[in-house]
Amino acid sequence: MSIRLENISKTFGQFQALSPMSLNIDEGEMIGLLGPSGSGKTTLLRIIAGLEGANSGRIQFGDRDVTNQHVRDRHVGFVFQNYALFRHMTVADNVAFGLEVMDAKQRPNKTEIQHRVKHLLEMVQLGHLANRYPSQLSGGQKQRIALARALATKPDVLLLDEPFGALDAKVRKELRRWLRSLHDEIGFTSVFVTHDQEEALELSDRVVVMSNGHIEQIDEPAQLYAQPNSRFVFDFLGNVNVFEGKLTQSRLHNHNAWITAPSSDVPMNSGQLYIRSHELSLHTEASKIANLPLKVVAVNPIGAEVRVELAPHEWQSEQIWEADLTHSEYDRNPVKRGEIVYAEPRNGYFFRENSHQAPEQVSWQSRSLDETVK
Ligand SMILES: Nc1ncnc2c1ncn2[C@@H]1O[C@H](COP(=O)(O)OP(=O)(O)OP(=O)(O)O)[C@@H](O)[C@H]1O
Repeated sequence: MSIRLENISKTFGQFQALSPMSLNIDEGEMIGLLGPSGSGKTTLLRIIAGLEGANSGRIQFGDRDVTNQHVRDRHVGFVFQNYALFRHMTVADNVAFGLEVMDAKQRPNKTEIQHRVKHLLEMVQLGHLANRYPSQLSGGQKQRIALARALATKPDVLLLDEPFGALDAKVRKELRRWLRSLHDEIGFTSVFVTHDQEEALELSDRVVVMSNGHIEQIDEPAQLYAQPNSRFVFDFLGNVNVFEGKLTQSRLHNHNAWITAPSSDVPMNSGQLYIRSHELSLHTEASKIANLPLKVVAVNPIGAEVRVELAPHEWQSEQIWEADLTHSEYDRNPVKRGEIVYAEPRNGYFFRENSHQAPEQVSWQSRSLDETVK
């Protein structure tokens, strides 16, 4: 079932929780609502569900206008972070609950309910736990049961509010892989809320990045990562180093540090260069591309890479820099805590000063000092 939101807005008293926003979700799509706390993700999800009324706008499920429809009539399944299972009911009864309370005209008969519950429990791979009570289940198992229960009534749309938020990292990873394959197998349309960028990028067909009650960007994960259209999205999606520079003579200067500046058709300007932590290499001296002295603060060999934390040396940056090196890069030049090293960027994104436009992508590969960069 496709979902179409048109000019949806929401205020709580004087507070504008959602500015007017529109969003089209295709049938069978899995959409992640990603944003910091308070950005309006849950409010938007609750409006789609019908648990909250919007102040303006229209909501359509397929051809059906559901704007004024009660939650009960929208055919949505809902999964919350805190499982919300009935403690006094067995697993099987929890899953059957939504079917048992249907009005008589729609309610399947007893045998059909039993059959459907059995099938759902097999689908979430917990058939052997049908007679247990929620207190006898692990967090991951409870959340699978919550999902089976949400799917029991064959909803048109499945809405999930931080479904894995209460689980530890390993179970979380397992469950999200499992949810994605279940989604692909059954083909329901789902919208989930998360503030975990890794979760959003891994699970979603498209990610909706939200901040302060509005949509910053909607894109497929790879596109979002490759072309973040604002500083906010950039900052929110992983480790980034920021070089704030004043432009003089084709170099961006920050005290004694400099990076050769990107060029473009637009007149040059001062601004900020955003460089991801895996787009830096470390050297024993400055190069033609950059003079970026940094003091090594920490070296963490974490799994596939070595993360080096770096403090700007005789120039200014609001945050500590980070370089993610491959183990072989690190082995060639094993930097030590306390050493001064020189960073060289490979690729970056340039935000012009006083501009709200999307950044320009820049690259320094195989270039000399006076070359400009595309
Ligand atoms: N019932 C309410 N009454 C007043 N303000 C509310 C209400 N519900 C939400 N808000 C406010 O609206 C804003 C958006 O809240 P919402 O729960 O949608 O954010 P969120 O992005 O889901 O955050 P989190 O990740 O912390 O759950 C917040 O500032 C919140 O305080």
